[in-house]
Amino acid sequence: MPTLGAIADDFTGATDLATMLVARGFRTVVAVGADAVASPAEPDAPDRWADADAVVVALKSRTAPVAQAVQESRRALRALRAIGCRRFYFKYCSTFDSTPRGNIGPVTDALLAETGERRTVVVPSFPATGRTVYRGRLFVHDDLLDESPMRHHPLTPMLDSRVDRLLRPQTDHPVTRVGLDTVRAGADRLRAELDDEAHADALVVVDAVDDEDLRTVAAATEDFGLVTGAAGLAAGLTGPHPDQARARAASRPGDPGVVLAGSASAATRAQVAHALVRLPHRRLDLTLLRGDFGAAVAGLTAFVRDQWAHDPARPPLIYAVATPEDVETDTPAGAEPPSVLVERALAACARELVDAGARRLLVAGGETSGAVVTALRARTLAVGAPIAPGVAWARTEVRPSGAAHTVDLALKSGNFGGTDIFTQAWEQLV
Ligand SMILES: Nc1ncnc2c1ncn2[C@@H]1O[C@H](COP(=O)(O)OP(=O)(O)O)[C@@H](O)[C@H]1O
Ligand SMILES: O=C(O)[C@@H](O)C(=O)COP(=O)(O)O
Repeated sequence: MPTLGAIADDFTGATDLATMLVARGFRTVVAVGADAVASPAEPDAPDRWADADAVVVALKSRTAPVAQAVQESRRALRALRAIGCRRFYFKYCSTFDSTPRGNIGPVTDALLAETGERRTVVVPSFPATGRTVYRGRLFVHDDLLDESPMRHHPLTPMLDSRVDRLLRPQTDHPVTRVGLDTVRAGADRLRAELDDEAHADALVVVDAVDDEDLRTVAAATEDFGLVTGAAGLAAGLTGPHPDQARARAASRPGDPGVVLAGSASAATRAQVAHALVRLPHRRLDLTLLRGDFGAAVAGLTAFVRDQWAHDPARPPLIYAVATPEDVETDTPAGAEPPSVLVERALAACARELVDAGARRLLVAGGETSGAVVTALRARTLAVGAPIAPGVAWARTEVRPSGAAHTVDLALKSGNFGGTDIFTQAWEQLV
C-alpha cells in the first residue's frame, strides 16, 4: 500500500521525482493524471497499488490556468488519499518555473487546505543538477536564477532569484525564510525553528546547498503532512525497499526510436546542436504546420520511417528550436499560439510514429512531454534505467489509436542531461 503520494506539475518533473524515489528505496509508479490513480469506474483501484510504496501523479498544470491547476491538484490528492497515501509531496520545478499568478502558490495553498496542514516548506534545491538555494536566492550552477538562461523561457521567464519574492504574490500564506546556518545546526534545531510561531501558517523557504542539507530538511519535516520542492528533497527520504529492481526495457537494440524535442532551453539547444551532426533530423516548420497540419506531420513521420529503413540504429531527431531566434513570441491573428502548435505537432508525430513501430521515444521538454504522453494515452509509467540526474527510461503501455504497445519512454527536462544525451541515452536501454 503506498504511503507517500506526490503531485508533479509536469511530466518530466514526475519522472524526475520517481527516479529519485526509486533510488531511495520506494517502489514507485507514475500515474498519468488523477484518473489513473482511482476513478469512480474502477472501485478496485486501491488493490492495484498494493505493491507500490509511492505514487507520483503527473499533471500538466505548471502553466495551466490557476483554477484548473488547483482543481487537478486537489483531485490528485484525493485520489492518492483514497489508495492509502498519508504523506504528500508537491513537486515543482527546480528552477521554480511559475508566473506571478501561479501556479506554485495557489496549488500549495490548496493542498495545505486539503490536508488540514497549516504550514509547509519550499525547497527547490536540487544540487545534483546545479540548483541550490542560499540566503533565499536560487542559483542555477554559478548563476542566479534571473541571470541564467531561464530568463528567456518561452512560457515561464524567471526574472527574479529570490524565492520568497517570487512566491509572495502567488499565495495567501505568509512566506518566511530559514537560512543555511539553521539547517547546518542539524535536524533538531531546524525542527525547533519550523515549530516557531513565526512560521506557524507560513510557506517556509529553506536554504539547501548540498545533499546533506536536504537530508537535514527531510529529517526535520518527517512529520509534515505536506512538503513541497523539486526532486532533490527526496534525496533525504528512505523507503522500505532499498534493493528493488528497476523496470526492464521493453524494446531491444535496433527497435525503431525517435527523439522529439520541443524544449527551447539552453541545455536542449546544446543537445540539438550536438545531434544535428550525428543524427538524421528535421526541424518543425510552423508555417507549414499552420497551412496544412496533417500534411506537415505526415511529411515528418515519412522522413522518420525512411530513416528507420535506412539505418535503424540511428534514431532520428525532430526538434523545434536550435537557436533562441527560432522561438516565435507572436501569435498570428486568429492562429493558435506557437507553443501550442509545437506541442500538438510533436504529440501527433509521437502518435503516428508509435503506430508505425516506434518503441523507444526520448522526449525533451516538460510541457512537450505532457502533450506527448497524453496523446499516447499512457496511464502509468514504471521507472527503468537512469540516463542522467533527473532523467531515466520508463516502461509504459500506450494506446495511441486503440491497440496497446509497450514502449520505452524517456522524458527529459529541458535543462537536464549532458550534451550527448540524444545519442547516448539508448545505451542505457538494457
Ligand atoms: N519555435 C517555438 N516558438 C514558440 N514556442 C515554442 C517553440 N518551440 C517550442 N516552443 C514551446 O516552448 C515550450 C517549451 O516548454 P517545455 O516543453 O516545458 O520545455 P522545457 O522543459 O525546456 O521548459 C513548449 O510549450 C513548446 O511548445
Ligand atoms: O525540477 C526540475 O528541474 C525538473 O524536474 C522539471 O520540473 C523540469 O521541467 P522542464 O524544464 O519544463 O522539463
